[in-house]
Amino acid sequence: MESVLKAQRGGESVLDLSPTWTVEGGVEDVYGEDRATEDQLVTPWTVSVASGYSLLRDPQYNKGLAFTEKERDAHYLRGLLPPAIISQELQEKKLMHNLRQYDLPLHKYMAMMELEERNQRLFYKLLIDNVEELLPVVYTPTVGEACQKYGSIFRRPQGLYISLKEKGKILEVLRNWPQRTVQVIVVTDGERILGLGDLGCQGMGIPVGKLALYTALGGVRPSGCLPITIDVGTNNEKLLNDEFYIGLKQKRATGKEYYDFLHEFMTAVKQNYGEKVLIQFEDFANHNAFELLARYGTTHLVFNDDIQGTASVVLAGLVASLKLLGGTLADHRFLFFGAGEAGTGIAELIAIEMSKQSKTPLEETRKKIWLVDSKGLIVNSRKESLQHFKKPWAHEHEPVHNLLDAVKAIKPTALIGTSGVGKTFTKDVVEAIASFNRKLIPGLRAVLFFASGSPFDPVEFNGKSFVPGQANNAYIFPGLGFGLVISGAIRVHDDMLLAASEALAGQVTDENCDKGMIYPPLSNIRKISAHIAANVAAKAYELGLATRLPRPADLVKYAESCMYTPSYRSYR
Ligand SMILES: O=C([O-])CC(=O)C(=O)O
Ligand SMILES: [Mg+2]
Repeated sequence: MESVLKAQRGGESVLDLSPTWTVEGGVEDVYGEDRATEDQLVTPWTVSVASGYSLLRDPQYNKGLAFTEKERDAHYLRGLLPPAIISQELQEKKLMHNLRQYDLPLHKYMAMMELEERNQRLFYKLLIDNVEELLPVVYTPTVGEACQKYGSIFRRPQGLYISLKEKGKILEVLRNWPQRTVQVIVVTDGERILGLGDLGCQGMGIPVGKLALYTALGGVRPSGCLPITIDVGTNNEKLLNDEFYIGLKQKRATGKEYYDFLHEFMTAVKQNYGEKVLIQFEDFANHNAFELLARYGTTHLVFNDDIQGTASVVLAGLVASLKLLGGTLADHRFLFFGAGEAGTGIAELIAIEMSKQSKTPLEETRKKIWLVDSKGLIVNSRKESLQHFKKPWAHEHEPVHNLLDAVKAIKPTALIGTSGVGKTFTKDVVEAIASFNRKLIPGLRAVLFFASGSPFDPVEFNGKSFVPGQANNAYIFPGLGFGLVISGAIRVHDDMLLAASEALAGQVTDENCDKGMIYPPLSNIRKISAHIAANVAAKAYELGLATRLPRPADLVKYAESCMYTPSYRSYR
């Protein structure tokens, strides 16, 4: 049995089944085979050894030309491969060379997805070793274009599609997924994909991309990752009229129908995978994103990347910039352009951190933070008509209708853009900020920190090159999620988001700061993620929310030792 499992699951499973192995929770009877009752359905799983042609077609175990002579004999591969044997390093070199031949990012994306479907370890090897080059390909911004064209480029399903057709049967659908021990689910309903709006079922590219990062950047094993798209319809007319659209051709379900369906999903996930599976909500529309987080935050291990992940990464950038500027968060006044998930999420986390640091009530620290939405500055006189997540940010001020006037009125020391609307940080806006910041803080060094959500090309100024940081939640969610997984956390607490920010800011060196960088280079992301994971896990233990006991003494070392590595395993 042992050898069968080892052969079948790439050499990792013997450990998976050992009660002393802690990352996956040991010998849990996840599928209820041993405690089945009449109302507990079971799935008749079988275990078999992949060999020969089927081994080459199995992305989890295929190594292509890297199979050794011995493996070719033992696994019936003779003749199915040309005679050359090449190393994984050489395969990587060849593929990177091929990839660089494509001019269009979308073609690179497609080539990478094909690789993932052909040879998963090689895919992750490429991604990990070339993270700065390939992140914009498999993730922001190219993944957005891929979602828009998902109907045309769709080859093989890469995650679970749960549509209204599956209503009443979601638990059974979950059991169709081939992996039994899932640790992280990223789920979207496709209503607000990046800044691209409602892409319906084609939003699947996002959970797939985010989970690829969970593995490459955070170290969660691919088999522990489950991308899910909930299809409740789409209001995107273009997609509804597109013959290649892959989703339900109907308008979005809303209200009770929507929330009942999501409740069935959330219940089924907990029933099937237990309390320790992390559910990351991704790219839901504002109204549902806040509501789902509020509904399930106390009963499930849930995290909203767009609200909380973005908040944590931006706070880390601010904390890092204070290293160079000196002073504390409370010395600053913040102005946001955009008051959606990112804007209000970041604002709240800053207010929480300020409140902790200065021992001031949250209601007071919120007053240092102002938000502008499409109707202008959020002020008290607008309170009645504001969506509830904006209400805490309505402060006493006369109405102000645009960003430039808001900048002049509020005189912020930090300006944070969290809106999909482009070209808003105009010369006038920047000059206004620069002028009064010089006046307000005498002796302030002429420092401007700038970071953008998507990759931004270096800027030449006075003969010096400035490299904008990427304030993207990709810095945070893989490490944060990994920390939750390795500690067996059962809830996400705001303090864990702060712990993640603190760890990320802690990875910014003086040398980075001197170059105007408020985020560490992405090339170090696995080390960064290990530190984030360790800090988050430490907080989980401290709060009594961790279930993997006893607590490992050195959490950074522990996190590093648990990380997935993509090098090939030897097959017996
Ligand atoms: O995916 C990204 O780059 C950031 C993100 O979560 C979003 O924009 O929704
Ligand atoms: Mg998102």
